Amino acid sequence: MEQYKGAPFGELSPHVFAVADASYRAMMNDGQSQSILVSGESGAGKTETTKLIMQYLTYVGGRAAGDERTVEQQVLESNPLLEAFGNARTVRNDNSSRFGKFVEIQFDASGRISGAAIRTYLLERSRVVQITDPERNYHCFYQLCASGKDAEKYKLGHPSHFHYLNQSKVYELDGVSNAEEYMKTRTAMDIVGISHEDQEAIFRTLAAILHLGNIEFSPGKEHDSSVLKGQKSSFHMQMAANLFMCDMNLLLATLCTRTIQTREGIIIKALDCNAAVSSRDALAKTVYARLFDWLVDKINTTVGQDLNSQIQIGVLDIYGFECFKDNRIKFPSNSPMFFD
Ligand SMILES: Nc1ncnc2c1ncn2[C@@H]1O[C@H](COP(=O)(O)OP(=O)(O)OP(=O)(O)O)[C@@H](O)[C@H]1O
Repeated sequence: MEQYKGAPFGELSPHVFAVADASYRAMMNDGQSQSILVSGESGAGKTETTKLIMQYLTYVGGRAAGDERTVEQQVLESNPLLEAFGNARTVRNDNSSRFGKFVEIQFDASGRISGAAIRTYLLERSRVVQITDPERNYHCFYQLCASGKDAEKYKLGHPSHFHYLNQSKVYELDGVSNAEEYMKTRTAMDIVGISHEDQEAIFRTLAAILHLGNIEFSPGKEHDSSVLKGQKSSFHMQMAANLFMCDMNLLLATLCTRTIQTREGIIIKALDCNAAVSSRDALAKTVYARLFDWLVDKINTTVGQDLNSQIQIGVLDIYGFECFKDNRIKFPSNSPMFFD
């Protein structure tokens, strides 16, 4: 970093520090905000590159040592948390980001970092309920299952017992301990300022999603209706309702019926088993996506923005489109298509 600081662009070997330095100099010399776009195929190294850019900007724009925990430290420290909830194993990358991230680093007139904001978008919601071998769901689920006492408290066990995780037989990552990663995620939450009460609520919600995924339906007495399938489903339904802290019958009705508003009034229509499964999965995806957004908001509140900042550098890490021979999702010809 020392070498690249202030060196004319192109003089030293190509390096991401050279790009970050050129961007910082341009911002200081012209007084204009800059953007750095990091793009590439999945696994190309975008996320790692983004972290290096942030490290460099911290190096040139960081505050003097001795300050309390700085904005830049907090932004860097939020990475493990975002990765636990937004990254997953894919065919290409054991730690693939399944969301786009725009980090805005704000500077004061003297070129010191004064605030930051993280914006995320396009989280891959479908992964919460559907995965293919040898991919994995989001890391946080496996971490929670390996958390010992906490997993017991929420009646979780090995990931192979949960439909949202056992669609792929890969539960472990090479050289990574799920239990240790769980502790790291907890520490990252402490650093970001998430209270222990909120941490409990976050993991309770994850456990509820896993139990929700194990609820199965069988045809009810009425035409095109559905009921819980057996005792196992009743148990998971009860667990999901307890963990979501809602009424079990209300949750069941939400999954097995649809309310339609007509001119004559409200009609409650029963759903068949397939439609009930779709409702279940839609609920799981929505809850997870909102939890993720809540986490990002929390990180932003802790880091703090500088609303008076006139200049900033934006770093965009936009996820790569996987280039497969066949990159389409196939749906049975009689099913509606969902894009999410
Ligand atoms: N500069 C680097 N030095 C060493 N290893 C690297 C570097 N950049 C990336 N890697 C390796 O490549 C892997 C994939 O990198 P990264 O997660 O940054 O890719 P990505 O482009 O963000 O992928 P995705 O779009 O799937 O999120 C990393 O886990 C790491 O092992």
